[in-house]
Amino acid sequence: MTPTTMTFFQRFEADILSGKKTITLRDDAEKYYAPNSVVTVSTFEEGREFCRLKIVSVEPVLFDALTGYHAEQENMTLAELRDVIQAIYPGIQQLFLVSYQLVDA
Ligand SMILES: CC(=O)Nc1ccn([C@@H]2O[C@H](CO)[C@@H](O)[C@H]2O)c(=O)n1
Repeated sequence: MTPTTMTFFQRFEADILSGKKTITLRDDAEKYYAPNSVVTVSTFEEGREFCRLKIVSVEPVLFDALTGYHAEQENMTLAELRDVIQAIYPGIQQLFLVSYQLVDA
């Protein structure tokens, strides 16, 4: 089954809603999002729904291949992005880049 929900850490909510953060990098547990599907998004901490996102694409990318362009789409520097990913997924190499668009309410 294609997943219909996604969680984000609460601290990223404002960047998602303002359109400053347009991708997320996940591990292989979350590679099954289907392009053109719409997912309901909630905070990881409290499960509070805060938007819907349309999945644009899901592409494999290696941690070592991350660039400043990926970081820009996360509204971070590349060093910040690498630190965030290592904190969430220690030692990870294979990531999946999920790009999305905010769906109007
Ligand atoms: C809550 C949960 O289940 N998992 C994740 C996993 C990742 N992320 C964010 O995606 C980008 C790259 O990993 C960064 O912006 C991360 O902070 C997130 O918010 N929540």
